[in-house]
Amino acid sequence: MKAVLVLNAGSSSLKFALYPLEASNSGRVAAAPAVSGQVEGIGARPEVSFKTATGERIQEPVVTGGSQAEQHRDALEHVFALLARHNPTVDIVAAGHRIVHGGEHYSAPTRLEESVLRTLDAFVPLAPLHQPHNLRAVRAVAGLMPQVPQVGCFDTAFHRTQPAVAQAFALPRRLSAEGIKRYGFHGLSYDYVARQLPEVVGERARGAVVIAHLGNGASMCALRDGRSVASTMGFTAVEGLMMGTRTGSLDPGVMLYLMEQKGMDAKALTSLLYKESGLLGVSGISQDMRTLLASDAPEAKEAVDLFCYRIARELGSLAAAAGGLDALVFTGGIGEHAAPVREKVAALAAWMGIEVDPAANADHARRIDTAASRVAVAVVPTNEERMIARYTAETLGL
Ligand SMILES: Nc1ncnc2c1ncn2[C@@H]1O[C@H](COP(=O)(O)OP(=O)(O)O)[C@@H](O)[C@H]1O
Ligand SMILES: CC(=O)OP(=O)(O)O
Ligand SMILES: [Mg+2]
Repeated sequence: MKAVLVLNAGSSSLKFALYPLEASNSGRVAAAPAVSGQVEGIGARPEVSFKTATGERIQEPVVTGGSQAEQHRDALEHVFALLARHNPTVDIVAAGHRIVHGGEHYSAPTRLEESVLRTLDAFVPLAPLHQPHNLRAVRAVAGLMPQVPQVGCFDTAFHRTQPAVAQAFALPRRLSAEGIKRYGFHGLSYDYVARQLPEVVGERARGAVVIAHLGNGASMCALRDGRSVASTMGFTAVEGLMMGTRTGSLDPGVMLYLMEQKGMDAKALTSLLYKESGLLGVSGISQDMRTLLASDAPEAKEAVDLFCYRIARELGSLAAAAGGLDALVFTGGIGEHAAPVREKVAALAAWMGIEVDPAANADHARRIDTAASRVAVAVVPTNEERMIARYTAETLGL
């Protein structure tokens, strides 16, 4: 069997899959992967879950060290070992990767040659939780299977359709001209969900839509006619919503204060903004939404409340950018599974004509709005891996 290997390194996860090529249909991959799995909990206690081609389920811890980088490296090696052990007959003919930052250079999936990788290395400081792990995976595959062509699929690409005004910071022109502007992320997820939407919300999919991708990283995107018109994430994946360990938008004056009054340097601020804040920092308990929802501690509730409040505020802002709101869509690990989060956001957004049906919400149904709701509310599981497989096959003409 010929297959495309897909690797999607997120901030707390490494998702992987083998998508068979459809022999009869050039440039197409099968709708479902032959095998798939993920390492979850990177940064805490990583565990791999894996579904083999025969349907066997494997769940085991990843033996690893302490730092996030070490954990990502060991997770990748563990995944390669599992794939080699369980799929010796699969012929990997291409590899597709999620690359979080493509900067101004890359607005479409691109074949990954060493020169391209060197350009992408320059974006590591703009996505410290992702880009190094994305690129490490590409180089690891190049080392293990040097003959296999690789394609990078960029989180930023989907947002390049945004109007200039949505991409601009109010900075002096010379800095904007250098590319210091808003890019937006989670584009593969938005791309996938937007393509599913007509089946879920009908004609409304072409109107004003807001998709909330709520995972360990979290962002929201406003769409019109299925295209991105605005997003909560900007130059880096730290802007916008509160996340697992990231602050989201923060008064820049706070950073100046911390530098001047507390002597914090770039390294200390990077750690604070990316790793010590968000759900983890506010709760003091965990970055994991499951743990917080199960906790009775008031700090856990405060963290969840702030998370939902920020989403509701951004929803108003994105509806303004989209010129209305026909549908609100939840996706990502939290968006797909955390009914209490969806319920809270819906309650805060009741003024917009949003009304969620409690039973449908508890069931994680595709449509969770009531008949009286002015806005369609949907839950659409994302599938970045499928998007990557498809783009990889298309780009290489397989
Ligand atoms: N059943 C669940 N209930 C609540 N939250 C969940 C559930 N399953 C996963 N999550 C949350 O989803 C988040 C991870 O989302 P995911 O999209 O997989 O992460 P990443 O951004 O690393 O790709 C974690 O905060 C996790 O707690
Ligand atoms: C861009 C980003 O934050 O990705 P993730 O949600 O996978 O961490
Ligand atoms: Mg993710």
